[in-house]
Amino acid sequence: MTQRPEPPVLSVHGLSVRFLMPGGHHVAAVTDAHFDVAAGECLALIGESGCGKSVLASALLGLLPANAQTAGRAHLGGLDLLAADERTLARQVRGRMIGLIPQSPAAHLTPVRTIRSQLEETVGQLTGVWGRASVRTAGEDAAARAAFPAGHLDRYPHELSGGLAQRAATALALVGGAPLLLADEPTSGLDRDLVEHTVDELRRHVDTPTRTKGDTGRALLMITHDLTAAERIADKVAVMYAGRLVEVAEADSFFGLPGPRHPYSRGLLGALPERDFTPIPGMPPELGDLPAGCAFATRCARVTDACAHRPPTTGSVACHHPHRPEEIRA
Ligand SMILES: Nc1ncnc2c1ncn2[C@@H]1O[C@H](COP(=O)(O)OP(=O)(O)OP(=O)(O)O)[C@@H](O)[C@H]1O
Ligand code: NI
Repeated sequence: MTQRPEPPVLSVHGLSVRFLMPGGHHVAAVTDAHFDVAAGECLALIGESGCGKSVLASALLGLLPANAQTAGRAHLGGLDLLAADERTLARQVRGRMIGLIPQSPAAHLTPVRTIRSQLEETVGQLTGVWGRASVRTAGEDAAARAAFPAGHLDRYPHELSGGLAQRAATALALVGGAPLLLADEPTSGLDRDLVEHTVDELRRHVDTPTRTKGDTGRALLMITHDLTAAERIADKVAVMYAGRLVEVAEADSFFGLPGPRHPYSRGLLGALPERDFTPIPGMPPELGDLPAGCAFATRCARVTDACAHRPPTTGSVACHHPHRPEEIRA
């Protein structure tokens, strides 16, 4: 008997986001993104600052500002997140179907409430746990998983360092056991050992089966600048450049051999201190003024005439002349 493959937890098809600006201009923040995240899988989304990673995350959560327009589909548990109305997103999606670790956690914590009270409220809203003592314990357990010190639970957000606010936000995101965890820079501001603790805890979340019967399992979409953290936990890597996913690859072959195939991805890895320590020359283009052809062409050592045309983003590498595995091995 052949087994039917499990559907992915998250399936993104042709997702585009643009911001309408005064004077009829627009900023193409995300263009035609295609990717899946399967149950038990962690996808790391990487790319230079300003390339559209957080905008993609906001689109999935329905948290884009009013001047944004979206196109495409993003399926999660039978729901198209891009077509869902605000009521559905607020009641069913945010917190329950998607646990968010936001990029600026301090801004997402409620300023007038202690971390304990925010955790306990979330336990009450998102889990079946009830009764004062049990809720208190569940809140403390969530804090411990995110390495948030118990002695700081009765503090207010403004009394926390950036790293502690980060851990509080992680604890809050873990409480509901959501099928998709969306973590936007979950390790920024943390020391290396806490980085490892945090990503290992995120990994554990993904590896733990969901409680609900018939559920598809859990997945993690982690946006990060920390390629060492990505290498530690990711199964797949998606590389974004100027609003486009230019490469989606298995993490093993991306970080190991044969290595990335897109020249930009190779540049990102090559810029690491522990690798070549060679920065990619030049700057990414403005998303409000993208060239007609490949947006990386002006920075690319392999540029040819073909690059005057934009390579399609539907395959695994959006490049006219990607590195071939046999060429890399040689
Ligand atoms: N409301 C908005 N109106 C116009 N442009 C916007 C708006 N919000 C974001 N942008 C633009 O979208 C682009 C992508 O921003 P985004 O925050 O997604 O980048 P990022 O990849 O997450 O960067 P970082 O790694 O620094 O967090 C930026 O160029 C930004 O200026
Ligand atoms: Ni961001």
